[in-house]
Amino acid sequence: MKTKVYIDGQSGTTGLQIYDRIGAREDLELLRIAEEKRHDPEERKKYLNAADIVFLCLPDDGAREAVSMIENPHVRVIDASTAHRTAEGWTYGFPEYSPEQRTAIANSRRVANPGCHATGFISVTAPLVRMGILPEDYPVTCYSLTGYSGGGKKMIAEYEQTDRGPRLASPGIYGLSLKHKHVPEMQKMTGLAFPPVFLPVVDDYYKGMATTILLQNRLLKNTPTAEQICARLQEYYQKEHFVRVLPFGEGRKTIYANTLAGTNRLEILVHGHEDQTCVTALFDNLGKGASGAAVQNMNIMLGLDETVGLE
Ligand SMILES: NC(=O)C1=CN([C@@H]2O[C@H](COP(=O)(O)OP(=O)(O)OC[C@H]3O[C@@H](n4cnc5c(N)ncnc54)[C@H](OP(=O)(O)O)[C@@H]3O)[C@@H](O)[C@H]2O)C=CC1
Ligand SMILES: CC(=O)N[C@@H](CCC(=O)OP(=O)(O)O)C(=O)O
Repeated sequence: MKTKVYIDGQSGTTGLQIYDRIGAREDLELLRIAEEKRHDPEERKKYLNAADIVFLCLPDDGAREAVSMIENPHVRVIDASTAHRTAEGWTYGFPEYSPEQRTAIANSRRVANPGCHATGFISVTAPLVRMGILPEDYPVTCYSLTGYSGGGKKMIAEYEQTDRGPRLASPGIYGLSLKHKHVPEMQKMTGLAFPPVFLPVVDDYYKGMATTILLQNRLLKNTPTAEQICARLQEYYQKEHFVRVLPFGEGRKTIYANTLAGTNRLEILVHGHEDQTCVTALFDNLGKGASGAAVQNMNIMLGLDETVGLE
């Protein structure tokens, strides 16, 4: 029997990308709400309770409302929003975090898909803390570059309007309150004692992300070199399909943030020397940062090969 799947928010940026990735799959039956009824709570409730798997591709309030409408105990939910990422009873959907995390996702009825910036941050920082290289009280700082599709339909329209102002052609530093909505999940999943200082930057390209953490090696346990840090991260992710740590000194003079656009892959690049290290996670905000990760989580929840339908 086919698995019934419903995407709440099917016409949004994330919803459409999930549809692109699973629309042609023969093991799934997609339940499609009529376009004109996509905001109708009664109609949505019917679909939300008729599916085996529900993807929530909505703003946070919409996601919370959708969860409250689900009465069928068999429905399993993957929420792409920020609403439940640190909530009790939800499993954080980053399977590469640990084998236990992958098993927890496989058994969960409520999976919170990671935030795009948080995906890059956690992919680098969590292993370093877990391996004892990065002390929990290290004052971590991070900046993260994203394409404008990260802001959803509204931001896409702003960047793609014909009479836009000249400013949008240059990078925009935002999140200047230093309280970006991804900071709580970043801190929780890494176990850092203090929230990281996190600054996102949006620029004039559609999709792709590069999240960078800068480290002073003398403040790390046993003062490793950048090359040693690279080797430890390679070990950590050696069995992973989608996350790969490039060999040290693979020789990039410049990292372009859209390199992995269109894929579900995440590459970690380590640069630096004896005293300082720069670690960058490179991926697609719409791929491993959202829809690709959501489909990967669904595959895991269904007990399938997690790479099905993903590049
Ligand atoms: N874009 C990205 O890179 C990422 C996005 N996310 C998260 O995923 C979620 C979706 O984001 P994104 O796809 O970018 O957003 P969009 O604005 O592109 O799409 C949101 C969709 O939700 C629909 N919607 C809003 N409120 C309701 C409601 N109450 N009932 C039914 N439908 C509703 C909208 O309808 P309508 O079609 O009428 O506008 C729209 O289709 C957000 O929580 C976002 O933060 C997570 C990671 C990355
Ligand atoms: C460019 C831009 O605005 N990007 C969004 C991130 C999108 C995202 O990951 O949102 P969720 O937390 O809902 O997953 C932001 O920084 O708020």
